[in-house]
Amino acid sequence: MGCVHGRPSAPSPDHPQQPDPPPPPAVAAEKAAAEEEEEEEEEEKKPPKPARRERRARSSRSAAEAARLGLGGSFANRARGEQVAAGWPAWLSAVVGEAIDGWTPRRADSFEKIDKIGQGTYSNVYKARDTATGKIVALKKVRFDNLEPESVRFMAREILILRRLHHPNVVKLEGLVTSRMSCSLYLVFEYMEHDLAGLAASPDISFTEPQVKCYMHQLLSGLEHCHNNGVLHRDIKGSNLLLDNNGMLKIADFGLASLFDPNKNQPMTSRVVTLWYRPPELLLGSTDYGVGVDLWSAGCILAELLAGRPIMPGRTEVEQLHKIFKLCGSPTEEYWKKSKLPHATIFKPQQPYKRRISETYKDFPQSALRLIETLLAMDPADRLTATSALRSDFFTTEPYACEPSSLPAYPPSKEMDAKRRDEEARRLRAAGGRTNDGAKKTKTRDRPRAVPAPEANAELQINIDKRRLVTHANAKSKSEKFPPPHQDGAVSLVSTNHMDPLYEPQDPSSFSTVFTQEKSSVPTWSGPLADLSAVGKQKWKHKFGRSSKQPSTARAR
Ligand SMILES: Nc1ncnc2c1ncn2[C@@H]1O[C@H](COP(=O)(O)OP(=O)(O)OP(=O)(O)O)[C@@H](O)[C@H]1O
Repeated sequence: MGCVHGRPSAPSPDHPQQPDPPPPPAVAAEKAAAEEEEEEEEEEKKPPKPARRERRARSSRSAAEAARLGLGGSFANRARGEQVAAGWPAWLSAVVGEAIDGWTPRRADSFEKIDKIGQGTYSNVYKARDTATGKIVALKKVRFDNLEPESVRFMAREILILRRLHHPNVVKLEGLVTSRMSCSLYLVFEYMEHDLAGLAASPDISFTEPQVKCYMHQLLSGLEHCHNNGVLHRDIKGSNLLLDNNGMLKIADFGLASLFDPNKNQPMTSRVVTLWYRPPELLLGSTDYGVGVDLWSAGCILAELLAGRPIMPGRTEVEQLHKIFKLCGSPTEEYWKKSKLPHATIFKPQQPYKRRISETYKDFPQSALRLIETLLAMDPADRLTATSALRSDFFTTEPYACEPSSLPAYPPSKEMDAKRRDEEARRLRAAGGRTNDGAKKTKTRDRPRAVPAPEANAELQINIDKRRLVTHANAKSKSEKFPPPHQDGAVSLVSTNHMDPLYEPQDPSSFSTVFTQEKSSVPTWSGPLADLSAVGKQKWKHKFGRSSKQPSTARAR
């Protein structure tokens, strides 16, 4: 390994995906991450030792191998030499020269870290000050193994994709921080104060219809730009929709994004998109999909903003599909036949499910319901595109979307802030509900977290081999690691979706697969355990006039 340790791993073909192990206590995880971070920083400051020299030698061997394999693309040796002279590390230039073409690296000491503001599976994100300009930025330190060309290429895909996008509703990559001797890389972004998941989870915030329209218009405009530029985001969810204090929404985290060409049939992995926002075709194993996957997620977000809570919070892939069928109905016979989805025989219910969106959300504004109906179409061919969604009567009829600048300036509400609140609440409960000053705490709330996309680079033999060595204990269900663009689903694992024998859907008989009739506590969860119905009750606020009850999906366990 290079500079990075403890990469997330995935199920092996021998051991198809198991339920995620329960997470370690969040506080311990944070502490471990902080320690890891400190170690990494200390490591970066050290002069090269013999062991480090050996690692660098291996790095150049890797680079040579990468070049041999064509991973460096058409990037000429001379251009690489120039990049190294400009301060880029050789391992980066050798493998992904195109991603850094025309740029000069910024030095780490030209930024002053202020605070850690986010932690993803592949990154730690810091608020920092550019010491030259005083500007506040976000520094995303991406985790990858600089000795593995594949890993570098996977990381660089995010950079290449971000560099081709220029839109007010897509986060802007402002630069990269590294140095010739460094084995790490920071992405520099404009700083965004909030994310939509944090705001939506805040007990004190509920959105009006013009505000929901304003956020959705920005989300769909950003998506339209991505899709028109051949980019599928593949992880649209609230925590990846960043907001600044001027009400601007920007799509962020292109770590799972992929380039696509609608006119070419390029198989892609189905193991993308965070579970709650994952469309049925991916759960059914499709490798031939398109912009519809992002539009499904956008539909989930729209319904979530109006409902005040996630609409289909599944804990496993089986449960997710079951929730989808219960709300959106099961696919038509024609779709099952036409789509030839790999997992159709396993997941096809014996009895068709009726579509219940308009019944469940009868209190939503009619134009919103119509848009949700088309975004949550079971057949992706029936889903609206971002462009057509922007023309829907949701946006063209009153009340119109408000101006972003008229949105309230919210207090800090990052998903990370919400997590901290949850941890504090748990700590208080453990301490008998008393605050530090001994006062009784009156209002606390845990919120469930979406299960991120599963490990999805299963298709790469090198990773399959490696995974055989990984114990389940450190297996963390997370998105793909480093599939090559356009081929990321070329070879799929034997079982990408899995039947969770511990989970009993409400009406298991309706699935053609036999479920073990054994009740269990929550077997698969990426975040704190929470009583979803309790969360729903607290958050559920009636915002559109008539009285309402919780949507039935909240009760689906
Ligand atoms: N430009 C930014 N400004 C402010 N905060 C940011 C910015 N970019 C990212 N963050 C924060 O850091 C978090 C993690 O960032 P990001 O989602 O890009 O990383 P990741 O490792 O891909 O995460 P994940 O595991 O969720 O996919 C975000 O949810 C957000 O709260």
